[in-house]
Order: sequence, then C-alpha cells, then structure tokens
Amino acid sequence: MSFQKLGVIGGGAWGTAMAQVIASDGSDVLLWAREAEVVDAVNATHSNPLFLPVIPLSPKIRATGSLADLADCDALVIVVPAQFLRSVLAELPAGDAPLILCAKGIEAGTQLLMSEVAAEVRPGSPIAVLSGPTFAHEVAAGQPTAITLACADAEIGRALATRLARPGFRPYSSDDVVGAEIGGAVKNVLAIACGVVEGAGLGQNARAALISRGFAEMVRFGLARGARIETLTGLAGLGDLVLTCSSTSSRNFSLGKGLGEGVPASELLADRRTVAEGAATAPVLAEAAKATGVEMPIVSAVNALLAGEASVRTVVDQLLARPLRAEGA
Ligand SMILES: NC(=O)C1=CN([C@@H]2O[C@H](COP(=O)(O)OP(=O)(O)OC[C@H]3O[C@@H](n4cnc5c(N)ncnc54)[C@H](O)[C@@H]3O)[C@@H](O)[C@H]2O)C=CC1
Ligand SMILES: O=C(CO)COP(=O)(O)O
Repeated sequence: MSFQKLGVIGGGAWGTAMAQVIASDGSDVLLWAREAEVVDAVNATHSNPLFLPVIPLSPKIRATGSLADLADCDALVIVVPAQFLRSVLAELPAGDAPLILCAKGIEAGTQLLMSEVAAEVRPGSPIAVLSGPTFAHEVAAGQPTAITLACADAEIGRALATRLARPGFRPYSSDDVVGAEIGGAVKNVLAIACGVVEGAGLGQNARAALISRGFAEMVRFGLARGARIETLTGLAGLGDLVLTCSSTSSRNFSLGKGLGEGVPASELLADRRTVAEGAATAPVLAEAAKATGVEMPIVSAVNALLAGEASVRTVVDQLLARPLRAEGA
C-alpha cells in the first residue's frame, strides 16, 4: 500500500498548498482546477494568482481541467468546498482509490458530514479526513505544520499519513473520522463569532470567553455525534479553533469582523471568490444541534447574524443574559 501516484481535486488555496506539499519531495502531482485560468497559470508560470498569490509553486505540479485525467491516481486529495463535494465526486471517473477529504463543513439540506457524503457517492472508496490548523499560505511556503489524518481503516490511514508526511508537514493518525470532521466544521462558525468580537471592539476577554464557551459547544455536539474527546482537544478541534479565532488570515474570522463592524452579511457574502465555510455551515449546524438535542447558543447567534435576523448588540445581550450555570454543564 504505497499510493504512489497522488492527485489533488480543487485548485483553491488549500488544494494548491496540498499539491505543493506533495511535490516538495520531488513527487509528480496532478491538480484538477475548475478555473481554466488557474490551470493555465499553474502550468505556464508555476503560480496560482487567483487563490494563492505570491507563492512560487513547484514545477512538479501539473494542472488539468479534466477530471478524467485523474483516473489512474492511487489516492485522491479532495479539496473542493463542502457544498460542492457531492457534485464533484459524482463526476469523478469510476474507481476505488482512497479519498482524503479536506473540506471543513456540513452539507446543507442533508446535514451530512463530508465522509457521509463521500460514502454515498463513492461507496467503494476508503475515506480519510485531513484536518487541522493549516493556513494554506504558510503550508505552501513550507512552514512547519501538524495535522490530523483520520481514517477508520488504521492501516490505510497510516499508509496515507506516511505518503503525505514531509519534514515540515506532520500528519498525526487517528481512526476518529467524525471527530476530525466535527472539529473543522464547528470551528469555522466559532471563528466568525470571534471575528464579530474583534469587529465590534468587544475586547480580548470576550474573545477568550467565546473560544472557551465555543469549544464547550463543539465538545457537546461532537460527543453527542460519537466523536472522541482526544480528537476534539487535538489538532482538528482545539488546535484549529485557536488558529482561526485569532487571525485575520482566516476568511471566517474576517467575515465575522465585517459583521461586527456593522456590514450586512449579504454584502460581505456577495461576489466572493474565496470560501468562508462557516457561513454555509452555521444554519445546518444550528439545525443539526437542535435535532441532536444539544445547546449551541454561540452557533445560533452566528446563524441569526448571518441571516440578518438580529443585530450584534442583540445577540451579545442575549448571550450575556443566559441563566448562570455550572461551567461543566
Ligand atoms: N485555505 C485554507 O487555509 C484551508 C482551507 N481548508 C478547506 O478547504 C476547502 C477549500 O478551501 P480553499 O482551497 O481555501 O478554497 P478557496 O477559497 O481558495 O477557493 C474557492 C474554491 O472553490 C471552488 N469552487 C467554486 N465554485 C465551485 C463549484 N461550483 N464547484 C466546485 N468547486 C467550486 C473554486 O474552484 C476554488 O477551488 C474548504 O472547505 C476549506 O475550509 C482547509 C484547510 C486550510
Ligand atoms: O481552516 C483553515 C485553517 O486551518 C482556514 O480557515 P479559513 O477558512 O477561515 O480561512
């Protein structure tokens, strides 16, 4: 099980960074991008000005606009945004190569995690999830990064981790696929909340409180859905939460900052080229929490703000007016 030939599906910032990781030991890698201008730029100038500007890319990365070209890959790293996973997987050439899923979100309409969507569309393919604190521009520049690689089949998971590991890119193996996915999906919504705190000038105490109480929501929801605590406290949960709740490099945090400054969500989300997954995940997560019987007040507040149903002042007042409770409750 060596998974020699790797393909990457999705030429956004993170797909391009993953192709760069794979190419960094001299491996050839094929990158599928939806935009012809990305395919052309990667092949002609070894760059992706649309989604990962400034960073020079390895000439070992070859781009294609045709999914059929990935038919003979031994494993595929899938990096399209969560809401497009189903449609892109459905167009892949037939095969049973393992899929390494990188999108951080929950499917709207079905409330399915990415691994559940992939199992429906490609029932013959082993599924792994790669998730953690990994800003694409830092990874593509070769800066040190650790990440969780979760796969229910421990042997396949270890082989994939070995294949992707590089001196500056360190995957930790896990068999808790659900935990890795819930960590990544929930932290995006909480990063929006932390951005709101920043944009509205509510202070650093408030941000730390939101990270802690938001993490409590992630843990409650994760445990109810079968995640393990060590995954939620690990790279894919707490690690990624800390990263994206404290930096404007996070698109989700930046979106929240705009909301906190009083810009309507509709304006912030119009004509975006890059993805802020938390915006699509917030309403689905709020519904899923209700269906699971788990309280997620911060997630509900973000959802109300994004839907334009409440002002920043109102949601903050509502959160602060909740009945006092024991911390572990
Ligand atoms: N950027 C980052 O630092 C990281 C991103 N991720 C995750 O990776 C996933 C992809 O994000 P990025 O690469 O950052 O995206 P991006 O924001 O850089 O680019 C947007 C991507 O969406 C694709 N897209 C737009 N419309 C589409 C459609 N109709 N069908 C299929 N694809 C479409 C574009 O082709 C492009 O690849 C997200 O789930 C994100 O949460 C995970 C780790 C790090
Ligand atoms: O998931 C990420 C880093 O781990 C990227 O976060 P944003 O999608 O908020 O930019």
